[in-house]
Amino acid sequence: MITMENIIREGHPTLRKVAEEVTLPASEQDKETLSLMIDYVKNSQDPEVSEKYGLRPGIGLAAPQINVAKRMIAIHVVDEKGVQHSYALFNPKIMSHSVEKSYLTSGEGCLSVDRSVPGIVPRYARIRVKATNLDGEQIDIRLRGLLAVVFQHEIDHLNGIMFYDHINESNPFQEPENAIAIE
Ligand SMILES: OCN(O)CCCc1ccccc1
Ligand code: NI
Repeated sequence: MITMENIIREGHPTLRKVAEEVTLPASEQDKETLSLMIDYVKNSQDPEVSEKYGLRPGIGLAAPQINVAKRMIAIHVVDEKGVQHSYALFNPKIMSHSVEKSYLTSGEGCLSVDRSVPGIVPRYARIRVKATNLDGEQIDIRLRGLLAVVFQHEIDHLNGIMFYDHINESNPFQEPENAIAIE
């Protein structure tokens, strides 16, 4: 299983690399890695398991964070209605996005960043994503709200981008114009 020991931290060069496309159909090894990634994300949100193994809770994980420079992401979010949204994806690609922006009022964090970096992280409010899931099926989804934010955070990792790269240095809490605040 993946634990915090497997998660590399800022300063490690892999976090600043552009990850390689996964050759499809995915190899057994790539499928095993992605399966372990979604397990981590789910385990990290389980109070008992996360406590037992010292897992820092995360709503997503990107392969570069476990030092695998491949385009794989895992996301598990329980929305405000209690609905679970789970994605284990190869080669996710943002096909289009809104002009309108959104941001989490609480800011963002990262399992690879062992410090708090306060500030507003502007994201596209709505995105359309194409990818291939763990079962080898192509998906084409439209996202908004927290899910859209998490997908952008994870896809950024595949391009060597950290959430704080988006924070306005001179005024970290400057609200982007024409943006939706997500509580
Ligand atoms: O890359 C995943 N990760 O570092 C865990 C935290 C993910 C995350 C946290 C806040 C807003 C969006 C995404
Ligand atoms: Ni992160």
